[in-house]
Amino acid sequence: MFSRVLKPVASVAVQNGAKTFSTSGQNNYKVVVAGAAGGIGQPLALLLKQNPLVSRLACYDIAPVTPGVAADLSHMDTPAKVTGHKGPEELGSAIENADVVVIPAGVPRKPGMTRDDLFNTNASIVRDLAQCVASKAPKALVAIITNPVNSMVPIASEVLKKAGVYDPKRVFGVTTLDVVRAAAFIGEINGVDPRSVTIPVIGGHSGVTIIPLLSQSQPAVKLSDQGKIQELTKRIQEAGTEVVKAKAGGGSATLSMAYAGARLTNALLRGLNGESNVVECAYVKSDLTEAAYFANPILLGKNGLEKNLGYGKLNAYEQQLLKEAMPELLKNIKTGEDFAKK
Ligand SMILES: NC(=O)c1ccc[n+]([C@@H]2O[C@H](COP(=O)([O-])OP(=O)(O)OC[C@H]3O[C@@H](n4cnc5c(N)ncnc54)[C@H](O)[C@@H]3O)[C@@H](O)[C@H]2O)c1
Ligand SMILES: O=C(O)C[C@H](O)C(=O)O
Repeated sequence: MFSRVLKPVASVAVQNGAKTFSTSGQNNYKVVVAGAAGGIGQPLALLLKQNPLVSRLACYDIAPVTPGVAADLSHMDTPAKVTGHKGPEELGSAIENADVVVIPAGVPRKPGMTRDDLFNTNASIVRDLAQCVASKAPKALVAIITNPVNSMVPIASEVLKKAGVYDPKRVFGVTTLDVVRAAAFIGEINGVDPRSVTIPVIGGHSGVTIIPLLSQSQPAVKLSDQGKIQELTKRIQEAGTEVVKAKAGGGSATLSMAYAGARLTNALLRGLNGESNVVECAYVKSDLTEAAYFANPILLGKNGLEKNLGYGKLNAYEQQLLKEAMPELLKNIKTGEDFAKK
């Protein structure tokens, strides 16, 4: 059911030693990575440079190395044309005419911190980037990786609302890493290729708000007792912290996040390109629960979110997880909205 990164969308033919890409779809999208010089941004840009749907890749960051990152990527023999944009004065040219803006800009956690501890620094970064999207690419699909995702999506949404260009079908919080992790862990438990595992993860992207629906895993998770199911649930919820601890002050997940971010971006592009049945989990504007934003499987299309697919039937344990998540999710959303309304 879920789409996967770099699913072949255009055939590559070799003619006289030169690679040419078929033009069955539009294959001609501008993608911006805002935060492109960072731990996530660089490998994410590396993966996107290889995506045949991307014709222009704009790398934006405030770091001095940004033009160098773009120059480096531009030597890859894939068609996407790479541009580098450093600092706020070059933000407009990065964002202008974008089809998709992916945002991994902002600070990551260190051991002992929660994602909410990043709010004060990251809120204004996401607000400013969203303001630029509103003026330079109001129709772009915006995918927010920056933490805390649960609060950053409401901020960007409120900024776009204030500017009169908000379309709830075009703003996505990136929760793909939770899905990727759940599939990786289940693949290991079941002794199968993790790419054959389909598992929805719903709610939000922090601690108790991450709700893996293990009862809906395909194939079924090979765990005999409820204690083991609870252990696996906890591991998926705390997987980000597992990486933060292992990196011992050197940041949080970057490589698996770049993979997950490239997968979601590819799905957004495939939807824009008119492909049908493109489904991913993402944190979007929602009326499924009392939370104004909620993650679950969505169908993607030419205008972004085509259809919210809901989350199906929860078992008693998953219903309890949802109940526990709700106060935290509501608090995170309010924090974001209050900041943006100030
Ligand atoms: N959604 C998820 O699943 C997920 C997973 C991992 C990390 N994250 C989050 O992603 C964010 C980035 O993580 P990282 O490891 O890449 O951090 P990093 O510090 O390695 O990189 C962040 C980059 O953002 C840039 N930046 C800072 N302010 C900016 C601005 N105003 N405009 C443009 N760029 C700016 C920095 O210069 C840096 O290059 C963090 O908030 C982290 O918590 C989210
Ligand atoms: O854990 C973090 O702080 C980064 C990210 O949200 C993750 O889940 O890896």
